[in-house]
Amino acid sequence: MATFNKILLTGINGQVGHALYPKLQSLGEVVALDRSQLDLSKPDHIRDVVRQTKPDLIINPAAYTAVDKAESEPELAYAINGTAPGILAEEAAKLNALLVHYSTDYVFDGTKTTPYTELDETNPLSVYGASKLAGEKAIQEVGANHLIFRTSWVYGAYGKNFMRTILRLAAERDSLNIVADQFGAPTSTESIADATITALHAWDGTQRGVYHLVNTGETSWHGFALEIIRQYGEIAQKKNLAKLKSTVENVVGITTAEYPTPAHRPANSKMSTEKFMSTFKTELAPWELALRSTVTHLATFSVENH
Ligand SMILES: NC(=O)C1=CN([C@@H]2O[C@H](COP(=O)(O)OP(=O)(O)OC[C@H]3O[C@@H](n4cnc5c(N)ncnc54)[C@H](OP(=O)(O)O)[C@@H]3O)[C@@H](O)[C@H]2O)C=CC1
Ligand SMILES: Cc1cn([C@H]2C[C@H](O)[C@@H](COP(=O)(O)OP(=O)(O)O[C@H]3O[C@@H](C)C(=O)[C@@H](O)[C@H]3O)O2)c(=O)[nH]c1=O
Ligand SMILES: [Mg+2]
Repeated sequence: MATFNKILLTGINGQVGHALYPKLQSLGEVVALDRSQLDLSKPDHIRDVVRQTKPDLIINPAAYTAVDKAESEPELAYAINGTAPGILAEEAAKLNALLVHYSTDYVFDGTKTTPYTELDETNPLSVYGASKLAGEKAIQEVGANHLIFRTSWVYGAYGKNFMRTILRLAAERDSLNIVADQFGAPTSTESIADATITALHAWDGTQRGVYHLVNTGETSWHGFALEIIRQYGEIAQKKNLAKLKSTVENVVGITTAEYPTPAHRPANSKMSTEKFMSTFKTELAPWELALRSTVTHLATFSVENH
């Protein structure tokens, strides 16, 4: 079982960073930094911070994640998602540290009909996807010890995400229109954080590489929205919480063409988790189950705070 002395965690205020922080305490001393303490758009600053901290494990969930905005801000997206991971890898190599990095289903073009494996060809459709792919390649070129976890459709009780957007919109509006022809796997921040900890416990220096780390099963964004509203409705009824204005009957499935956005998104971003599960001898939960525990947490939390 691997042990670590000092863990440098980036993006502490992001969804995944926030979920990782408490769970990492069991592995070693955690130095958790936000954007003001470690700005990934500044290469020299990254080098200084890593050299001062001297970690033997670097975990990098920080990223430029505004998919549509990236289309008009490609330089910044590439600096944070493409260049910074390579610099972290160079510094990790000098310290003989392990770098854990996160990437995305948007590295694929979505033309495959079955789940993508780690051996499938990438072909990003968006600046965000291309910048994340550049980050993967930069890390691989350096040759430091690394684990790159490609995940998808990330949501949690904390932060900015599709689940929270849907719950907000469903509380405000009588009906919602949601894209029903893009398929993938919603993945909870808790599942990502737990799976990361499991992989780190199992790390023995031989498992370097790219892994698909998502909750199992698949749905469309429309299917995801329906399940969010259905599950929240159930819990809200039990706990006497305010009802949503939009119920499952008035969540309408639409096509991608009917919801124009600056960035193109893959029609299929299902990813096979076989490599992750067999390498790290663990299971990943079905997405509906992971959603259930997140929605339950959210409902409990909102009861405690009102
Ligand atoms: N969200 C999703 O649906 C998916 C995410 N991923 C990947 O998973 C990882 C985690 O994503 P997630 O937690 O959702 O992302 P979030 O957008 O929730 O968090 C990203 C964090 O990165 C920080 N950040 C942005 N720019 C900089 C910078 N210049 N320097 C330092 N920090 C910066 C943000 O800081 P601040 O809080 O100050 O804005 C934020 O805290 C990322 O690599 C992402 O690409 C993969 C698939 C799906
Ligand atoms: C809010 C809303 C979204 N949509 C659609 C737009 C889009 O196709 C889909 C999801 O919307 P989002 O804005 O959450 O999508 P997006 O920001 O593209 O989500 C992506 O984020 C990056 C960081 C990733 O890495 C991906 O895995 C993925 O999670 O739902 C609707 O159809 N109706 C709506 O009311
Ligand atoms: Mg988004």
